[in-house]
Amino acid sequence: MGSFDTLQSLLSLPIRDLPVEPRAVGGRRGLFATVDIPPSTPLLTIPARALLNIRTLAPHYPPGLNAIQLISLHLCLYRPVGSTQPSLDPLYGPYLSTLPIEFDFHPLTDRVRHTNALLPPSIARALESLHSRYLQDWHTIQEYLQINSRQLSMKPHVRLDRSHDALEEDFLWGWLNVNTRCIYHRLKSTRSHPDNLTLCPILDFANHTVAGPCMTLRLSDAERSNTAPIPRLGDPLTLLSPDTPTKPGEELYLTYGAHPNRTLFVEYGFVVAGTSDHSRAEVEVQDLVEPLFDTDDGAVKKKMLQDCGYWGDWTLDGSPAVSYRLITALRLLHAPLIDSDGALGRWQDTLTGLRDTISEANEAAWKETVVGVCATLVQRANTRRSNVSGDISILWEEELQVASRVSNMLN
Ligand SMILES: C[S@@+](CC[C@H](N)C(=O)[O-])C[C@H]1O[C@@H](n2cnc3c(N)ncnc32)[C@H](O)[C@@H]1O
Repeated sequence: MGSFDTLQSLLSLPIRDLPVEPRAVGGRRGLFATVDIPPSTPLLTIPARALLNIRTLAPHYPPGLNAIQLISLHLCLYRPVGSTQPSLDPLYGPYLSTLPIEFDFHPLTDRVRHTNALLPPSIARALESLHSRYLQDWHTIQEYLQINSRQLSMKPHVRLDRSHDALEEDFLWGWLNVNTRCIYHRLKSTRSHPDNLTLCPILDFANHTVAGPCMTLRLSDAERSNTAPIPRLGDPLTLLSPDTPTKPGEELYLTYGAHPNRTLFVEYGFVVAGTSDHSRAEVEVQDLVEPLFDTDDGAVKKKMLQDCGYWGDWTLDGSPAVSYRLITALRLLHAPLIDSDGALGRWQDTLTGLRDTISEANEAAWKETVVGVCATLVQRANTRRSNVSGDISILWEEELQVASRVSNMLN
């Protein structure tokens, strides 16, 4: 880790007087309290100019990139060389020097080893989807570098005359930093704009907690007024302590969202071992449900589900529950297409909320199908998890738990 103290110049903050500091404990870095901290106390405010986002970086680059691409490119161009050299970035060098040296723990870097055969199928598919997103961004960046190479090579300390592989390695490093360390930050006029994200020094040392006390961000002016920020570089970010007291030496967490291990593993490169909060555990079952539509009328039903937006993204969760999307798809699977008894009309009524169900028989049929899917999940997880260890074993364990809980609920 680059020296924490060097962030002082970037942040204009009395770093040593802050109530929190990043520490490496047992090979893992996190944010820790240095003093007693009362509940919901402002811990620090990071000025807008010290954040890396579309507003702060765009003035330094030719146009044409979205936030993820632009921040990743900036990190790529100024990645510190080796583990001891500081970043030569004249804008954010002290911050870039604190970023992880490698992402060898992340499944996107490691995807050759994590072959599809080892991972639960839905997780392999989610990883492929992340890989496609990465490849699209890398493709855009290559075109952008070609068009803008003259202008970019005039930037201080930028060397574009490197091998294609070296450049891609650094871009992947930048992209994974963005994927694992960015937080939501209101920079655009609409809340859902994909460029509403930022890297934030110090705050990005905070690890994720599933439950328990966690820090929050104070609502920014832009977010409060639901507009784009008025200041040119956007609003500053203020970090608040948890709503319970914190003792010196305690770790301070954020929550990255109520994510299942599938998302934590694929996006962030870690998993959380068994917790008592089963509702977070989730299995996506497209690989087992899609083949059920390989019937005479399956193609028509698939098209109907696609047309109304219910094809895929079918989940079971450990609360236990079957997702409404999956119930909707299975209700249609078990409804006759030759519609003498009006089942199709009643299925459509369930979509609009006019009816709760198609019929008792249809309810029993979809539930039986889910129990069958659960049995397959349990059997598969029991076989596969004995061949793997660590995070991947925990992923299979989550499938096993969710399937058992859902099956018990329906039986
Ligand atoms: C925003 S960073 C947090 C700081 C990070 N630990 C570091 O060393 O810089 C997010 C990364 O931290 C790690 N991480 C966060 N929460 C974790 C947790 N609960 N257990 C294990 N690793 C975690 C993951 O590698 C994740 O990609």
